[in-house]
Amino acid sequence: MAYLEVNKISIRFGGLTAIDKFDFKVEKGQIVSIIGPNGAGKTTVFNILSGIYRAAEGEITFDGRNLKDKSPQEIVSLGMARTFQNIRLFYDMRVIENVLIGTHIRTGYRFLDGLFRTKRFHLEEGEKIRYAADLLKTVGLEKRIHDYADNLPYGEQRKLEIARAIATGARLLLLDEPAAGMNPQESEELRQFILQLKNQGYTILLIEHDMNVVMNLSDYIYVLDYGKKIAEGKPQEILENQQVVAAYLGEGEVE
Ligand SMILES: Nc1ncnc2c1ncn2[C@@H]1O[C@H](COP(=O)(O)OP(=O)(O)OP(=O)(O)O)[C@@H](O)[C@H]1O
Repeated sequence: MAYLEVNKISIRFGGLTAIDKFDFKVEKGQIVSIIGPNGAGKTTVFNILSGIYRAAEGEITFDGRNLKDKSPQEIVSLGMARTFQNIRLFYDMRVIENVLIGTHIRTGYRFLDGLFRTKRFHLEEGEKIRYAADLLKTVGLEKRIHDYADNLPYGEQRKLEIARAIATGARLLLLDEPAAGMNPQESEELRQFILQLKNQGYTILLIEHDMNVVMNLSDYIYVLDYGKKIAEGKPQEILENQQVVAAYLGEGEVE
């Protein structure tokens, strides 16, 4: 069984079938992309995977567990975390505080430990601060640790959002259009960064419109159009697929 297996999921909003019997899988250590024109249903798939929406039909298995009826928080604690199309950070907090928020899902001390600031509380909080600082180093944000998130350039805010997802302990990262709004140099840096995450053992599910990022990064690609899967394959196969070219790739150039 694959690390993530999605079997014929569907969801409807009123009369609109936004996702129609979509199935796909992600093997451990892979970078898998979901592409498709605007409104194809990509973010809706992420919302279903992360427990924000419930699929009307179909099954999702992650790391051997069925995600049916799991809350967003339970799904994060099982090891799947996401970023958002529009970056969502705590802008009036410092970089390290944003990462610490990610670690809190793994809190082991109890409410009373926190209330009375027990030894256990201090030990665990100290460990988290060290962990967050190390994590910021591995994503190249060590110089920004005490800056306010609001003061970071766009590319670094994206990295910080990914670092916060990693801080939850997740091993599968769902990245929703991480290159959106980036110039070519920033998106190339992002591509390198995502590759580095893969080399560190993370599994990545990516939604992305930047075809240079998608084609040069993905092990496997699924193409959605009007909620239906119209193609799947390796980057070269997708580039040569006439249906995909007609539905989507004609919109932009691919190098
Ligand atoms: N909560 C909702 N209520 C009603 N319709 C919705 C809802 N969420 C998504 N939709 C509709 O479902 C369809 C798929 O939307 P979705 O945002 O998943 O597309 P997308 O592929 O991520 O698009 P984009 O590339 O523009 O981000 C759209 O027609 C959208 O309007």
